[in-house]
Parts: sequence; structure tokens; C-alpha cells
Amino acid sequence: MSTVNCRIVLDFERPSKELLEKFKELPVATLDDSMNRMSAMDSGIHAYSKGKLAGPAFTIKVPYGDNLMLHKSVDMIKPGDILVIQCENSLNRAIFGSLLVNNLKEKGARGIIVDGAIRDSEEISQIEGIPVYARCTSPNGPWKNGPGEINTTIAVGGQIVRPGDIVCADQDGIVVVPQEYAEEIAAETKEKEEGEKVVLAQMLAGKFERPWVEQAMEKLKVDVKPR
Ligand SMILES: O=C([O-])CC(=O)C(=O)O
Ligand SMILES: [Mg+2]
Repeated sequence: MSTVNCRIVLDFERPSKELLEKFKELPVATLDDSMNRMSAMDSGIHAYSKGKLAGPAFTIKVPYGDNLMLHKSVDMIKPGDILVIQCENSLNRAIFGSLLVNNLKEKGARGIIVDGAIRDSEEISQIEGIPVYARCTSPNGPWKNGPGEINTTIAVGGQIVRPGDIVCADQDGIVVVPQEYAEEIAAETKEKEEGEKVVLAQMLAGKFERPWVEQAMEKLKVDVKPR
């Protein structure tokens, strides 16, 4: 049998602290603008606890309702990592609960994103400093049989995630920033944010204009009637 879906990569290159720092305050919506508005994970994956996320992806792939590889990851992660888990959209069996969240927090994990269910959600929502994003809850607990993968390329919520890609999440949702474009995307997003501040100031001063709207009307040949 091949080792496909049954393999572990022990370590990977993480973005520098300086680079990660640039993402801490950037809104996820503007980051997505800098990636041509196509890098958001499926909106069905939503926050179960408060807090913004920006950190390197530690990737895990598990079968439906199984968390053996997640347990294996506990002693492999580095402080600041965000665990991103592909689990075959396990909606009727939780992949983890509050015990694992506490354990991962103690090891330095900065957040967890899973394409399926969690349990102990009320407790999880009270654990500070480790935001959890999931699709839903289920009281059914996970099996621990494997197989799975650690630190390989995965697909979560319609996005490709590779170990070390920068995952950013806030109240709007989650985006994945490919590590090799991260500097460029952070700079572009900061510039867009400055631009939005100028637009807002113009709006509040009643000086904002939208010439492009009339241009679009003309192009569409919109039938405009006086009454
Ligand atoms: O018991 C389990 O396997 C999962 C769970 O609820 C926890 O991590 O708290
Ligand atoms: Mg539990």
C-alpha cells in the first residue's frame, strides 16, 4: 500500500515574526481584496470563540470523525501555529472538544480551524487566546484510528492550505495567504486600508463622488424614466 493519506512531515518553514506582525491588524476583507476577492474559506466555517487570528498554518488531514493525527500533532506544533484540519466535512462526529483545545493552548497553538464538527462548544467559547472555527457541533466524540496526514497540502473550505501559509481570520471569516506572496499582499492591503481612510474622510465631509456609477449606467443603457 502507498503512503498516500498516511504520512507525517515533521517540520516546515514558518514565516518570520516580522512578516506575521504585519498581518495582525489587517482586516480579512481587505486582505481578500488584495488576492482578487477569491481566497476566503467557505462561510459555513465560522467562529465559536472571539478573537482575530493571523499565523502559520499547521496542516492536518483526518478521516471523517477521527482525530488520531490531531493527537499526534499536539507535541509537534510550535507556539503561534494555527492548526488547520481537513476532515471530510465531518458534520456528525466532532473532531475535538475542550480538552484538546486546552491542551493545544498550553502548547502554544494560536487557533484551530476545522472543516467539520466540534463538541464542548460552550466551554470552548470561554477559552481565551485560542479562537476556534468550525462548521457545527455534534456530541458524538471522535474515533482514534487514523490514517491521516500531518504538514502536507490540504483543502479546507474550498481553499488550498499548505504548511506555513498565513491563515487570517476575524468576524468576517477566514482567508489563506500563500507564504510566497505574503510580503506583497501585506503591503498592498496596508495601502488599501490607507485608501479606505481617505474615502471615509471624503464621505464624512460630503465630498465623495462616484463617476463610475453613471459610466456604468450609460454602458448598460439603463432605461431611466422621470416618474
Ligand atoms: O474526548 C475526545 O476525544 C474529544 C473531546 O471531547 C475533547 O477533546 O474534549
Ligand atoms: Mg470533551
